[in-house]
Amino acid sequence: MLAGSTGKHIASAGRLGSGPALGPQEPMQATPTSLAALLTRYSVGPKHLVEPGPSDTQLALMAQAALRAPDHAELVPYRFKLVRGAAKQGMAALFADAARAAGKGEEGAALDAERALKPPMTVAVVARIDPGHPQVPAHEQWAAVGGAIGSFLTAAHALGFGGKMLSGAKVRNPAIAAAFCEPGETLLGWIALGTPARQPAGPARKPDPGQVLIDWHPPCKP
Ligand SMILES: Cc1cc2nc3c(=O)[nH]c(=O)nc-3n(C[C@H](O)[C@H](O)[C@H](O)COP(=O)(O)O)c2cc1C
Repeated sequence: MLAGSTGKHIASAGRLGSGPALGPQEPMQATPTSLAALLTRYSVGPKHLVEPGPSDTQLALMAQAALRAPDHAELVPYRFKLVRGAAKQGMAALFADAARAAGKGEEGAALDAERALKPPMTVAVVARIDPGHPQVPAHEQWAAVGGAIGSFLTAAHALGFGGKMLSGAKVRNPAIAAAFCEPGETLLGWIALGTPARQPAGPARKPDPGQVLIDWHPPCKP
C-alpha cells in the first residue's frame, strides 16, 4: 500500500522495530499495563450513561490528564465548563429552544432537552484560540484542544466512567454559544459523562495501526 510518493504504510502483519506485531483484535497482548486505558477507551453515548457521575476529585484528575496533552507555548487554549445539578435544567431549556428554532417541533424539543438531562453530567468544551498568536498558529492550538479532549476522555475511562464527545448544529445556535462562551471563545461541543450502563457490544472497529504508521523517505533528487 503506497501512501504518496515518499511514504509506505507499515504492513499490518509486519513489525515496528523489534516489538511485537499488534493487530486490532489483540491490542492488549504483550503491552505494558499502563497502556490499558489508552488501548481500550470507547465512547459511551448519553442514553447509556447512568449515575453516579464523577466526583470533584475525579474531575480534577481528568482535567490534570487533559493538561498533560501537548500544548505549544502552554497556551491552554480550552476550558471545560461543568454542567451538573440544577444547571442541567438550564441547558435543557436552551437545547429545547434551539430545536424549536431549527423547526424540529415539540417532539424534537423534548428529545433535545432529554439529551441534556439524561447523562449524570455534561462538560462543555470551549476553545480559546488566539488567531494572531506570534508563535503558535491557530491549527496548533486546535491540535492542543483535541489532545486535551482525548486525554480527558481516556482518564474518565480509566476511572471507570463512560463518556462521549458530541457537537451537532446546536454548537452554532447563537443563544447556546453565548450561554457557554465568553468573547473570543468557540463552543466545540459537549462531553456527556457518567457510569456506563453496559459494556461495548463488541471490539471497537478501528483501523489497523499499519494504516497510520508510514515509513517516510526523502524525495529523490532530480
Ligand atoms: C469535536 C468532536 C465532536 C464530535 N461530535 C459528534 C457528534 O455530534 N455526534 C457523534 O455521533 N459523534 C461525534 N463525535 C465522535 C464521537 O465522540 C466518537 O469519537 C465516535 O463516535 C467514535 O467512537 P469512539 O470514540 O468509541 O471510537 C465527535 C468527536 C469530536 C472529537
